[in-house]
Amino acid sequence: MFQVINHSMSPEFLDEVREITKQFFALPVADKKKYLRQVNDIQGYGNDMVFSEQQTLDWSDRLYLSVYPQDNRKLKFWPKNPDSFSRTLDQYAMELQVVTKTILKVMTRSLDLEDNCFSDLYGEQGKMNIRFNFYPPCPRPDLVLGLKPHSDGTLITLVLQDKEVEGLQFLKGDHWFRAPIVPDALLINIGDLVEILSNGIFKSPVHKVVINPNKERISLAAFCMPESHKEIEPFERLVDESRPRLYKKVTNYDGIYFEYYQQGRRAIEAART
Ligand SMILES: O=C(O)CCC(=O)C(=O)O
Ligand SMILES: [Fe+2]
Repeated sequence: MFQVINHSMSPEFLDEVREITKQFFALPVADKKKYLRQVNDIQGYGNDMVFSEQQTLDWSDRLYLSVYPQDNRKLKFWPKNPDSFSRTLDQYAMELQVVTKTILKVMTRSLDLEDNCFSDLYGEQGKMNIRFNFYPPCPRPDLVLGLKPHSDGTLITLVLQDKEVEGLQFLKGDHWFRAPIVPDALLINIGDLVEILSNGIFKSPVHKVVINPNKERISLAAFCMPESHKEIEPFERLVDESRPRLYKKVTNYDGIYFEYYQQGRRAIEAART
């Protein structure tokens, strides 16, 4: 996990992105329900997906929208209110796409691989889905979690945090550490796919979101993934006798990811050799 500043987005623009998010979630329930997610879709407004009676539900509301490739956009789920929503989201997605490509390039370089190793995987048809998260306050924060512990099933995830209210925490060893708020930064989370590709050199951290007793919190998470059919496995150059291969080849990772997620398990365990 690291935070990126000096990206091309101004503080004012990031505030605008946070503002449309707050305005959407502040709408009356009946208005938000116009964008309700259908049972077999991931796009739309709603809560945690329910897979089983046993599952612990996350204390959050969310709006999940695909932004890339453009063909994946389902505009019927893009809020009409506030009226700047679509314009701002379109701009934000464009800016994030540039940041994503830069970060993937820098990461491959730091592994001494060819520049385009990760970016070829993400490529022109790479998927970016944005989840707008809204965490209402809860008088008994000890009893709930905004998001249960998980790692992301992505290459990387770009998170815009709330400017005032903390909540995101990362697990290192046995301890949870708070992610500090850096108002104008994007927080970059390494996902499971980069852990697999880098043969474990980059780690995909487990994180969760805790709830504030008095204040609501928002965040936006942009999940960057290759097309589902692409084969993901450790780069040959990162496998040798001193560093044995840790992961099998996976395809269609987002499919198995959600199944594991709902059971509170990590999908990456299924990919271990
Ligand atoms: O709310 C946050 O800060 C993090 C969100 C997150 O981890 C996710 O949506 O996967
Ligand atoms: Fe996450």
